[in-house]
Amino acid sequence: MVLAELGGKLRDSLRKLHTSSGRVTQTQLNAVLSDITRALIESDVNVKLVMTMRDNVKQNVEQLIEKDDDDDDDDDDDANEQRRKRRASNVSKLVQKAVVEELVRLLQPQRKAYVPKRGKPNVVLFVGLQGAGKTTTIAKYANYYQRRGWKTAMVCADTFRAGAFDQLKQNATKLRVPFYGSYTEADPVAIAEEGVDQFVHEHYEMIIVDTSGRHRQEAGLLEEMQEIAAAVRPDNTVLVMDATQGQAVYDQAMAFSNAVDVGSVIITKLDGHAKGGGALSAVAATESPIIFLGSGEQASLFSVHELVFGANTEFKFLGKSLIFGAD
Ligand SMILES: Nc1nc2c(ncn2[C@@H]2O[C@H](COP(=O)(O)OP(=O)(O)OP(=O)(O)O)[C@@H](O)[C@H]2O)c(=O)[nH]1
Repeated sequence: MVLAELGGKLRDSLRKLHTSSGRVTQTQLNAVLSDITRALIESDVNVKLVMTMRDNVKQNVEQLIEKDDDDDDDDDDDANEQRRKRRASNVSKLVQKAVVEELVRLLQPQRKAYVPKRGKPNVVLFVGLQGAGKTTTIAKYANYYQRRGWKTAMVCADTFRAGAFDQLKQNATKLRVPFYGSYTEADPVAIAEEGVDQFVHEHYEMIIVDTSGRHRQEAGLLEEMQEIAAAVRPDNTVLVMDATQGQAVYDQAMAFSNAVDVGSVIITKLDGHAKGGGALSAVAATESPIIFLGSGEQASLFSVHELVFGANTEFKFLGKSLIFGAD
């Protein structure tokens, strides 16, 4: 699906390094790197990240290729033909490996996804821009845990958008999940703290806190997130990102990541025209794994692997270990 197209393009590019002679020249490498660069940028992977990747690959393999070229010049002797071919083909594999490794390095989350623990309160704070899909995703997330037998509750600390509490309340009622919020209290920090305290006291295991958004990553929003985080001390802070934001995702993710301790990412709206590269950029910016992908307005969530990598493609391997930090 979403990233499969990008995966296909990357595989096609890498295949060009399998030449009949087995040799990889500087020109071929440049052409392959151009292909990969274009494919990544067209898929909305952050331009700066892509350029870093390209420069690193170049630096890592140039020496390899130059060595191969030198050796080749020396090996005029026909008797060395087989040996030369073997070595050349080895170089082609090493170049491929370098490209893949650089992609992995760039996109691999530094931290493991938070694993909620049974029998204790797990406070999960959702943050993100206005309209990213926090409230919708919270319903899906609550549904996911509730169905698996977790004692789940929701807190609405979004006092910014009129109707946010009603939206959460409606979802919670539909899912039969207890909720906490207020029509009169204007301080989101107070609501978050009181709601979380109440559910902790009542031994809820999964306490999900919704927060407000703004159209942009404004200082006021980020300060509010910091204050809420300080008040509820979340076990996990989930950044919800709208995949249709394309190249803007990286800067948004970076701003949130610098303000609060983002531990995981959920990407929404992958059912639309999003090309998916923004998701990869969010991983790079936050150094955090994507734990779920949202694709639709229904209250059900799919795991990333089921959703993105239905087919058993090479990119599945790439994606699993490099993008989503799966074991
Ligand atoms: N197509 C699609 N729409 C989605 C998805 N997730 C959320 N939406 C829609 O996006 C819009 C905004 O979603 P909300 O959940 O209200 O967003 P929010 O982040 O809570 O917004 P604020 O409370 O204003 O910060 C709604 O119309 C949702 O139905 C998704 O995965 N796919």
